Amino acid sequence: MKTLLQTEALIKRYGAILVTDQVSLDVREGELHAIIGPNGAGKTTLINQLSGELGSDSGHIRFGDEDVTALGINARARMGLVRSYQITSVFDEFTVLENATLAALGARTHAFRFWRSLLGDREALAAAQEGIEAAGLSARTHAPASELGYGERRQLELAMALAARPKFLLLDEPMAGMSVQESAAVVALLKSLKRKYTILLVEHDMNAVFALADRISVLVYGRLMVTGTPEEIRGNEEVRAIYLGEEEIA
Ligand SMILES: Nc1ncnc2c1ncn2[C@@H]1O[C@H](COP(=O)(O)OP(=O)(O)OP(=O)(O)O)[C@@H](O)[C@H]1O
Repeated sequence: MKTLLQTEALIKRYGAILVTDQVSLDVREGELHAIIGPNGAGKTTLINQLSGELGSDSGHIRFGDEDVTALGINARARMGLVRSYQITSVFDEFTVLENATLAALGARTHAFRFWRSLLGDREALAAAQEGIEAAGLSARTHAPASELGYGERRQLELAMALAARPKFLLLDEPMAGMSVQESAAVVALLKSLKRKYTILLVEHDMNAVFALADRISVLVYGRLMVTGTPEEIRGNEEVRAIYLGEEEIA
């Protein structure tokens, strides 16, 4: 499988602390790659560096054939490297469809064209409807965002990311704060998205990670300790030692 995203010796410092420390990661086209690690390991920071929300102090990020290290969040999103809920925040008074359409427009253009009817852009509307369907939210298409429950709101964020027609989805703890039933629904949803998109998933729910991931990378104190299949990670003594007393490894 071809590598779609690659980092080389990526570093982010806060003062004297190296939050990501020489991270060299490759994510293959079509895989679901999970990043796990103890609290404070630098997982969210790495996601922010990849999305372009956060600059890097050194190192490189390649996406496809391009070096995107110097590009900002919008430029990367237009290339198809999209973080869930990065395109635009959810507008409560807008419906699910309107929010997703805005996200689709935002992915294509530099500024929203409010003077045109929001739902009059056929291509954006179609992308929004696809995103809503893929995120399992079709039944709520015309509901105002303010009426959505917590889990549904997270689904809307995913629908908005999908409406941008990404190649690569960055998902930071999509199951955080969800009930057991809601988490199970997201696992099923992510299974349905596998292969259609390349996905990098940061998640603390080890059952979800081991059920979903093709490969898992373990980040500890900002360093990439090991990358392997779920079986390899489960059998890795160092990883087991780190997780002792933390989340159970499924
Ligand atoms: N803006 C900031 N300024 C200073 N330190 C920061 C900043 N953001 C994050 N950190 C520190 O960087 C480290 C890594 O944080 P990060 O949120 O990336 O970890 P994480 O692995 O995602 O943690 P968690 O699993 O708890 O979400 C932590 O020690 C955190 O306190």
